[in-house]
Amino acid sequence: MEQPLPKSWSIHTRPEIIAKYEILECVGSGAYSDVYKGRRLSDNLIVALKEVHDYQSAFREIEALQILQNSPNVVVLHEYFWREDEDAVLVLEFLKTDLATVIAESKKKREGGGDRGISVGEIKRWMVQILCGVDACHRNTIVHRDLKPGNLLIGDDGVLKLADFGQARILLGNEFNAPDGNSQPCESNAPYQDNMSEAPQVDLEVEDASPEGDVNQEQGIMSREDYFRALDELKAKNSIDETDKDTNVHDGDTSCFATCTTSDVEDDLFKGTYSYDAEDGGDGRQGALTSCVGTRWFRAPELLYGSTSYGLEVDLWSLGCIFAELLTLQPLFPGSSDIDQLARIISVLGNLNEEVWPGCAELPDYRTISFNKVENPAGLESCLPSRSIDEISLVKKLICYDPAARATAMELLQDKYFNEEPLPVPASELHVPLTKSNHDEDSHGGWYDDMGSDSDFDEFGPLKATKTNAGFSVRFF
Ligand SMILES: Nc1ncnc2c1ncn2[C@@H]1O[C@H](COP(=O)(O)OP(=O)(O)OP(=O)(O)O)[C@@H](O)[C@H]1O
Repeated sequence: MEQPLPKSWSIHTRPEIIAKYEILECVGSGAYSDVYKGRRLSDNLIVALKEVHDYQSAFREIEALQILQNSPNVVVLHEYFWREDEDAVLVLEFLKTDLATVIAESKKKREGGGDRGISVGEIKRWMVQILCGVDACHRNTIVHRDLKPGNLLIGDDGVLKLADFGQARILLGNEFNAPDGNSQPCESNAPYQDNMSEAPQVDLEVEDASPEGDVNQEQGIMSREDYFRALDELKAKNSIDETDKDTNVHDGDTSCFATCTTSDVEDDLFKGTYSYDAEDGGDGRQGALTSCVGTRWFRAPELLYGSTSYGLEVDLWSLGCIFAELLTLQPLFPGSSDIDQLARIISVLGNLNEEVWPGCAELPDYRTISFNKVENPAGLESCLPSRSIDEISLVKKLICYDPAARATAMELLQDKYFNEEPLPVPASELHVPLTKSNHDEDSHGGWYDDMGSDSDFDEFGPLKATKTNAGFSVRFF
């Protein structure tokens, strides 16, 4: 028997929502949102009601999901409510668990003396589904910017879906060239559809989306053109320009090395926790992006060095981190601060210089902090012990400094790894956890207990950080 629910949640004060949905329980909270499990009264469909407290985050999530509605590996947006001066509420398909839970449970089993972890056939099916979702985004020039296991939700049927598009951006004018536009590598369980040519037709309930704010738009089918018109009007009304305005960053998890001052860096080095205000691209260019996106462990080096003109490739780096974690059940680069994050990457890949990435010296923060020469970088092989050459090579195609050298999602889908024995298992045969674990990657003592260290550089032995004219110099001994 279910407990009576507190009626104090703000979602209960929304008559238009409780007229259509029964709120069952609160299933999670993110930096910008509260998510509830609900039941649609008309047909008992179980849904997730995501109340988004940040205007820009809501805007981005709706905008991206509208475009991606025909993608089998992207969460379904049933409808949304957005009334003037109120938080947006997105009605999403309910997905009971996520990839972070799959990894955490497999790790627990392995540590308990059970099996070796996730079988290769299962790993391949999870990877194929993630790649199909990312490929759908990138074909539509949508960069997700916060790919991580906790944002890859999974249904009872083993189908994995990309979620949490609150940081997504549509990169206008970005040419995307699929190597083979006709190929459909996502067979059986994750049928691939190229939705580039289709104007998505979706059910919407836009309330007071017009600038006048007093006429309810009728619920019904809205064309893509109408949708963008409504969004443009909303945009104009709220004076959102094309430059990122991610100014309300709360914690180290989404912290931003790119915008910190030298004193912030000092704090960062020695305390390991801090709070920065992120700022715009700062160079006055229209369309400049903020480097302060994503969750640190999955953040590409160009973002850590403050790039404001990055592309879809930041997602590909995150993918590499996720794949490595699926293979080892350990986070690849669990940095405790942004500098620690860079230090971990450098200790594995070697120093970032013009040789490995021509043009890297132009990165805004490249000269702010210099790392001493790492004579013998550990190499990605050392992070993937007892994995096959093909698996290591797959991760290497994503975890490389030069963004242009990273393989696209479509290229990876065509990789021989996915067509060789053991083949990806059908999604229906995947081990799907019954619930979602409460993980918080950055909270030491939580999910990643054994990785948690309050010191930035424990993993690297003694270090010496000195202040230089340009910023900081970090030396490992
Ligand atoms: N469709 C869904 N079905 C079930 N649970 C969901 C769904 N969408 C989100 N959740 C859960 O709600 C919580 C917050 O969701 P989400 O990560 O999307 O919010 P956010 O504010 O954007 O978070 P973040 O801080 O990671 O950016 C997470 O635990 C997530 O698993």
